[in-house]
Parts: sequence; structure tokens; C-alpha cells
Amino acid sequence: MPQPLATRAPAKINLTLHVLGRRADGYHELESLVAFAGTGDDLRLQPGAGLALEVDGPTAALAGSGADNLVLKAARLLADRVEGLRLGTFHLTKRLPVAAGIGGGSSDAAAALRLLARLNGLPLSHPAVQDAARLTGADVPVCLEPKARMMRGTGAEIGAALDLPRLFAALVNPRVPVETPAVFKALALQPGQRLAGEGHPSIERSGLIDALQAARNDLEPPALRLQPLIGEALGLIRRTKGCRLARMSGSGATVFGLYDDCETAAEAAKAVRRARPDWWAKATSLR
Ligand SMILES: C[C@@](CO)(OP(=O)(O)O)[C@H](O)COP(=O)(O)OP(=O)(O)OC[C@H]1O[C@@H](n2ccc(N)nc2=O)[C@H](O)[C@@H]1O
Ligand SMILES: Nc1ncnc2c1ncn2[C@@H]1O[C@H](COP(=O)(O)OP(=O)(O)O)[C@@H](O)[C@H]1O
Repeated sequence: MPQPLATRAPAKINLTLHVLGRRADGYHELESLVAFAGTGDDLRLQPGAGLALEVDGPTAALAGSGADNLVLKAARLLADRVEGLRLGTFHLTKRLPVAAGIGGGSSDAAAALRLLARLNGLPLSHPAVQDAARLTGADVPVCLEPKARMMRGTGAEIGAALDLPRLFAALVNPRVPVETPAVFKALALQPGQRLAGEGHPSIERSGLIDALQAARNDLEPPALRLQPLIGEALGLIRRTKGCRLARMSGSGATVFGLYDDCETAAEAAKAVRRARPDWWAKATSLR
């Protein structure tokens, strides 16, 4: 039997997320600095006949293993574009909270495309891989090669990988799902409407946290209106010792705190777990 292939599907964190406006087709134009966490899901592919998916892990039931799992959606979209694509059985170990603003499903889909590309000798720059990523979901292209970079447009315009210093973070999710379309809808922009706001600060290696402080997540206010527990999570993170910045990722509900070193981030995650043992809290590095 051929050896299984394996890859990590790291959590995606939007360190910033500026909404520039809404396009005529209803999608929103974004400018977002995206980074990836040390924590994530794991995906294996056992090459073989047909396409199948098995899912286990703490959040498996929430992600589901049916045809609408983004792993299968991405694999099908690639198989539709590459004749004779070698497939097999995927095994997903699902740990990330679902519908959480950290792109777990998108990262899983991107991981599936990485494994299929490796199995079939396709570069990730291959048009079929790029198209399958874009058509699976707005966040999938940035997850294909998970390194910190700027993401623009609706998500398809991906900047070069950035050489940023490692950031130390605590991620907190109050275990309430927040649906991305509902948050964009609650922004209440009309098609064609632009959102006024300071431009995105330039991102450089030095003074990174200062630049992040000067930016924002425009989805935070509408998400907070829909799910007030996000405000509670932000308050809790903000009060942890050594917190340099507290912000929501993506469309929520996961929030993150940034710290100067990994011990302080670990202490913060511990403090959150003590205060809210029922929540998901994890210390991790971002890059
Ligand atoms: C908000 C972000 C920020 O990175 O992340 P998450 O909160 O999902 O992690 C992404 O833009 C989400 O990407 P993704 O979750 O892949 O979105 P999709 O499934 O393609 O789209 C879900 C819905 O969100 C809205 N949507 C998405 C992206 C975008 N630029 N404008 C939008 O208006 C649309 O209503 C769309 O129908
Ligand atoms: N592999 C997967 N992991 C998580 N969610 C998935 C997956 N496949 C499909 N989904 C569906 O995609 C939706 C968004 O999930 P997810 O990617 O976790 O959201 P977010 O990007 O907000 O963190 C959920 O409603 C979930 O049911």
C-alpha cells in the first residue's frame, strides 16, 4: 500500500481586517494581514481508488464528514479540473472550533489541495489548484501556503510571504458558532457602498505591534452586536497580564491577545481557562 501523505491545517488569524466596501455582486473588498498559528487540525491522505473522508477529534461532529465538508468540496473541484487525478481517503483530525473566524474549514480544504498536489506532482501555482482553492471559499487561497501575508480583494489577491517576527498569542473562543454571512450582512453596506476609515498601516518587521494597534477589524462591531459573548471574551483577554493587543479574528467569535513572550501568552490562556473553563483557550505562536 502507498505511504499516506500528511500535513497540518493551521488556524488562520486575521491580525487586521479592514473592509473597504461592498462590490456590486454582494461580496466585500477586504484588506487583511493574515498569519497562521502553531495550533490546527491534521490531515492525512491514503492514496487509493475513489474519494472518501473520515473525521475524528474533539470538534469532528460540528464539522461533519459529508459532501459539504470543505475537504471533499476542494478535492472534487480539483478532480473536475485535472483528468485522471489520483485521489484516496482523507483522514481529518478536527480540533479547531467550527464557524469561529479562524478558517478551520478553509485551512482543511487548502491542506487537502496541498496533499493532492503533492500526490500528483502539481505545483501549488498550477491554475487548476488555484481555481479549486478560490472556488472552495474566499479564505482558501491564503491558506494554500500558510505564511503571514496581506490578503486583498474578496480574498483571492494574495501578497508575498512576509518575514515577520514570531508573535505570541492566546486564542479564545466562547464556543458559540458565528456564521460569516450573518456578520457581513450586519455591516449593512449596500452593493457599491464604500466604508470610510483610516487606511491600512504599512506592515514591517520593526514596530509590528504598534502597526497592528493602528489597524482594526471592521467585522468586530457587527459580530459583537450578533454575539455579545465576543465582548466578554475581548474584555477577559484585555485584562490578562502583559496583553499588548486584544482583537477578534475574521468574523468571530475567536478573539486573540498578543504578548511579548510565550510564557506570558501561556499564563494568559491559563487565566482565561480558570475564569471560563467551558471556553476554548489556547496559547500559540503566530507567523
Ligand atoms: C471573514 C473571513 C476573513 O478572512 O474569514 P472567516 O471569518 O470566515 O474565518 C473571510 O473573508 C471569509 O472567508 P470564507 O469563510 O471562506 O467565506 P465564503 O465561504 O467564501 O463566503 C461566505 C459568505 O461570506 C460573505 N463574504 C465572504 C468574503 C468576502 N470577501 N465578502 C463577503 O461578503 C458572503 O456573504 C459569502 O456568501
Ligand atoms: N472541514 C471543516 N471544518 C470546519 N467546518 C467545516 C468544514 N467543512 C465544512 N465546514 C462548514 O463550514 C462552515 C464554516 O466553518 P469554519 O471554516 O470553521 O469557519 P470560520 O472560517 O468562520 O472559522 C461551518 O458552518 C461548517 O459546518
